Amino acid sequence: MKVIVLGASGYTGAELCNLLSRHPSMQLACAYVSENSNDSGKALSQLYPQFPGLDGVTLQPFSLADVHEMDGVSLAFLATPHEFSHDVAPALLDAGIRVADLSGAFRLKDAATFARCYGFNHLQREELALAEYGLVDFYADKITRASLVAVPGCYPTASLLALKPLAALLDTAVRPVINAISGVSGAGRKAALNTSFCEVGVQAYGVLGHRHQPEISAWLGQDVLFTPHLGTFKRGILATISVRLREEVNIADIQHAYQQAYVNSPLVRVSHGQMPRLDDVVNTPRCHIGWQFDPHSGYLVVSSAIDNLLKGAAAQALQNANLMLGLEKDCGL
Ligand SMILES: NC(=O)C1=CN([C@@H]2O[C@H](COP(=O)(O)OP(=O)(O)OC[C@H]3O[C@@H](n4cnc5c(N)ncnc54)[C@H](OP(=O)(O)O)[C@@H]3O)[C@@H](O)[C@H]2O)C=CC1
Ligand SMILES: CC(=O)N[C@@H](CCC(=O)OP(=O)(O)O)C(=O)O
Repeated sequence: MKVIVLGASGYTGAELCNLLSRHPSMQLACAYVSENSNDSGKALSQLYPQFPGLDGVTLQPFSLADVHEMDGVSLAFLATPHEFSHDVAPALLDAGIRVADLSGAFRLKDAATFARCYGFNHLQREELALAEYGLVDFYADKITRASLVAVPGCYPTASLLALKPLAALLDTAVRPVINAISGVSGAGRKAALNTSFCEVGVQAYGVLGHRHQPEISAWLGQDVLFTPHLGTFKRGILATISVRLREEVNIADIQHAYQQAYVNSPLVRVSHGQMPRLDDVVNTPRCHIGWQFDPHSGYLVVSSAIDNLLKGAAAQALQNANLMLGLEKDCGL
């Protein structure tokens, strides 16, 4: 099956092209950058020599007119800025091409919250309404039938995988408190002062205002407090979360909830007691979760580790595409 990647020169786009280069049933038909990109015409392996599978992939400039000449393309991955995904998704859908969007353009159903978080008005209300949220370990059935999938953000992926199994056990009077740290690749490839080598220091940012707070709250069904931190490492996200559980909940209930949630998710590993380490998941599509519970106070601390560029972006996008194209969720991973 032929697929295309837009934003192929970026961190998540290149990871996707690398995964596609060894996928048994998908073929990368074209790797695009923006129309006036400095990288247009370059070999992708020149930008990412670490990926041997990218030899022979040349970056092409994308223009909207190309959409009507994409014969036989089944699906497009958008590893592009939010505003670009918002603008281009309808044209791809009109041409009969299914879309897995890695940006935040279609993740929030509430347009007012979207405008506040993303700084522009959502004009594609129809597509926003039909988009499915691509948290594959929870919404596989809906994703299988979807034409447009909003792949979750990296922090929401780590946080929701830890929290969603506990949703029915939470003491809803106490907001879950999420503290998470991310590698600098979370900010993308484009140079910026705050992510340059000499400027980066471990620090909280986006306090009480990060766009992932409403995303996590919406898809958990419970308001959360979310504080991201920038780390002095390249990739990986560790989210450590404190929650209070209802009075009657015991350890067996928690074990059962996690077992039930991930019975069909071999790439998600849950441990009672062993807290996850970033090093064990970086460069893998896996999520490692560890938790401990204090029955006297009712508080539970759960920690979740992923690679932000893989389970937090490219690998989860591929899992979505697998489901959309009728393949096994973890095919090619
Ligand atoms: N980095 C991460 O950990 C995660 C990122 N995401 C989301 O995935 C998307 C991609 O992120 P990431 O790979 O980090 O970003 P990068 O900045 O690394 O790459 C962005 C890509 O989009 C292209 N691009 C930029 N502007 C435009 C435009 N106007 N039109 C078309 N293409 C454009 C860039 O190439 P060029 O400018 O040369 O055209 C590049 O290929 C973003 O929406 C991001 O929010 C989601 C989860 C995790
Ligand atoms: C370290 C860093 O800057 N991380 C990014 C999150 C990356 C990501 O998943 O975000 P979206 O897909 O929602 O853009 C940030 O905080 O904006």
